[in-house]
Amino acid sequence: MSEQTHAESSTDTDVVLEDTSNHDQIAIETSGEVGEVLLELDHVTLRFGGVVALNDVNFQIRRGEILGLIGPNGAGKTTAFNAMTGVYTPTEGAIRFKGKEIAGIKPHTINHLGIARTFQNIRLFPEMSAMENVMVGCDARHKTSVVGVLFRTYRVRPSEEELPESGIRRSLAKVFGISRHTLEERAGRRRSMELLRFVGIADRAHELARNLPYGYQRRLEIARALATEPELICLDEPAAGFNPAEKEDLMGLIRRIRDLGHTVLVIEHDMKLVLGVTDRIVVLEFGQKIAEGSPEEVARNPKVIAAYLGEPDDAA
Ligand SMILES: Nc1ncnc2c1ncn2[C@@H]1O[C@H](COP(=O)(O)OP(=O)(O)OP(=O)(O)O)[C@@H](O)[C@H]1O
Repeated sequence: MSEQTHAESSTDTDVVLEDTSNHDQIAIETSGEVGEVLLELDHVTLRFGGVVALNDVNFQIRRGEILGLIGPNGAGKTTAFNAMTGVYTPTEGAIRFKGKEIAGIKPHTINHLGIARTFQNIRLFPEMSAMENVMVGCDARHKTSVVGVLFRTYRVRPSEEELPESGIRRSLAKVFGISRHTLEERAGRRRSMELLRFVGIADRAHELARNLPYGYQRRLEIARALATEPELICLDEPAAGFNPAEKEDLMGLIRRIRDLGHTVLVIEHDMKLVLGVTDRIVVLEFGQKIAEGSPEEVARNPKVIAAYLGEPDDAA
């Protein structure tokens, strides 16, 4: 879908981004130091038959940063995303996440290791509510097995806050414990609602995803990705189709996502947004890295300017 079509479909979105003051429930625990290498592409080449989509590409994503991946159409940005998230296996080279080789590993395993993504073309479960879409993400983190869910076999002693407020259920829970699945499900519900609030769409939590306005769907995708508690979240053109006010809100949201403890990688054509929100930028052209640096360095790099002069629509 073109940017124009997105824009038309988002005019009636009426999106309100709320900020919640207490993010304890959705902040993530990270194991490493801010600034250390989190993900690394090491001489990655990826060919599709005769097309070299990535040609000997090297770059690193550091923990705690917002990294922009930019380049004209066909530069290889989405292919790089797909290689990092297990959709494609590089023809040559290595991709390491927290020092572990992940090239060729299945997408759901990579997600479990701590990388989540959103898609250029929104991919939600249209017949599920917004809340349920996010709960699917939370479920991916649960420990209970299918047998445990069916028979509620694994029971745990609940904390005071987890006990039902009063009555026989409270007494029974004290004696027999509560199934871990039940506790996980309740925690998942609370967390999902908090995430919907965080991205600013809690007012329509119980509506089917397919009935949500475009701007809400885009934010719902982000909430669902965050629900898997990723250390690295990759956003593929999150501002596509947004009007200037929505883009401004999105920049705030991206910063707040980083403040929760996530590292953020963003592919985006909107240069104002990329220059305004990122700490560093990597530029690809024809599958090769042509520049890397701070937004200021990249913006005055002659190779980058030349690449974008060839693509006036994207440089806007
Ligand atoms: N599955 C595929 N099979 C064959 N060629 C592909 C495939 N995916 C991507 N390509 C080619 O690889 C090159 C890089 O494409 P890619 O989609 O990664 O670029 P991009 O920078 O994300 O572009 P855009 O900004 O338009 O989304 C292009 O020449 C594209 O046609």
